[in-house]
Amino acid sequence: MSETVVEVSNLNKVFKDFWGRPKAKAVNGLNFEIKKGQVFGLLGPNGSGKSTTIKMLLGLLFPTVGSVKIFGEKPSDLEVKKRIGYLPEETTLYRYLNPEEILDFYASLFKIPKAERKKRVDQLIEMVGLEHARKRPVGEFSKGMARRIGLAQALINDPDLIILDEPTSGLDPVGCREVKDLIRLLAKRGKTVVLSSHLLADVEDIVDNVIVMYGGHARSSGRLESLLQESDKQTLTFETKDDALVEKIRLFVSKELGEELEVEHPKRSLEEMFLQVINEAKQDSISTYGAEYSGKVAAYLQEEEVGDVLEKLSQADVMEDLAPVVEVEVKKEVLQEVMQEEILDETPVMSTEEQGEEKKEEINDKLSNLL
Ligand SMILES: Nc1ncnc2c1ncn2[C@@H]1O[C@H](COP(=O)(O)OP(=O)(O)OP(=O)(O)O)[C@@H](O)[C@H]1O
Repeated sequence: MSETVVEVSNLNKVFKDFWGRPKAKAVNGLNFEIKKGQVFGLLGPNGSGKSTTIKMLLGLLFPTVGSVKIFGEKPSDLEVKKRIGYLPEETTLYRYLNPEEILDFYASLFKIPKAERKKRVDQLIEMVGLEHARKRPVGEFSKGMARRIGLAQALINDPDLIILDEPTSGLDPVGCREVKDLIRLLAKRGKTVVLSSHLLADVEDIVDNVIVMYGGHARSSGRLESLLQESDKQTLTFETKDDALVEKIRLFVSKELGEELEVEHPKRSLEEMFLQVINEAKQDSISTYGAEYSGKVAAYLQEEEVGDVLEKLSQADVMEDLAPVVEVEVKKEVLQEVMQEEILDETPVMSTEEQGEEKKEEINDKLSNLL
């Protein structure tokens, strides 16, 4: 049985106004457990309580009611804090420092010895694809470049629990893929990852378990695979170039089921197409002042022996007993449906906005913007 890393019981957070009157009930009766090696997703639209929950996991906010245990202790415990890495929603960095200086500063806060510090800083900079910008002040960085340094900062102490608030926001598809691969690798090495996101397509292929939040409530939770499975439907897929065979099957389906068979040519995903275009640009030696896709992150992730950085990481037992990476074919529409169904079942307790049809339309609009 895997170790429980995070245990949340009846978690509530009410923000109060100057007079102590409840202003917003941001989190309402959350209960969940996260086991070692899991990638856990806190999903939900804007204002659903994800960041507030994360801040309570980190001990930055105190619950109004309920409790949080991290490694069996309170999050305010110093020993617990040493084992956590955190990427905040907004990457706030000292704008006149360069990546080397920033990472060295954070490493010194964790009292990492100087020689070890240098090694980790170098390898993390390489890992996030910013080697060529290591001497540039981060005030000049693009949003995605700043996000990469934020991620390196979150890993500087080789944490056992990594909490990432919107980890893919601001990243382009290549960066997004790399961060997702890194998260899976970390989980495989026995690290536990909690991430929040409203960009569902960005996280659906990496999370094991999710909570879908709305109005501070957990509206749905469990293994992503089972939440997305439509057990009352089946899909048949096969590839053929034989038009006569397709015609035969079409007639059969029409006769037997009275339904029209849909025949399509397989499509590449937009992500695949994008990655190919970028690779071609690289091969043509087109330069960029942005993050460089040197392939080093990919190489780093593929290596059997991960380098000195996150040394313990490579030594940690690979969690063979954990369920494998979710490989189900997940449809974005299905996840959207799950969210819609759960959200529309109940209006939020503290909502002062108009309810009914108008509210439904607003939520639908938001969701389609998000997806
Ligand atoms: N310090 C605060 N004071 C008062 N209300 C707050 C405070 N922080 C958050 N809230 C309220 O709590 C609710 C949940 O906010 P939270 O930031 O946790 O949502 P979120 O799901 O992270 O949203 P987003 O995806 O936009 O980051 C919102 O209604 C927000 O206005």
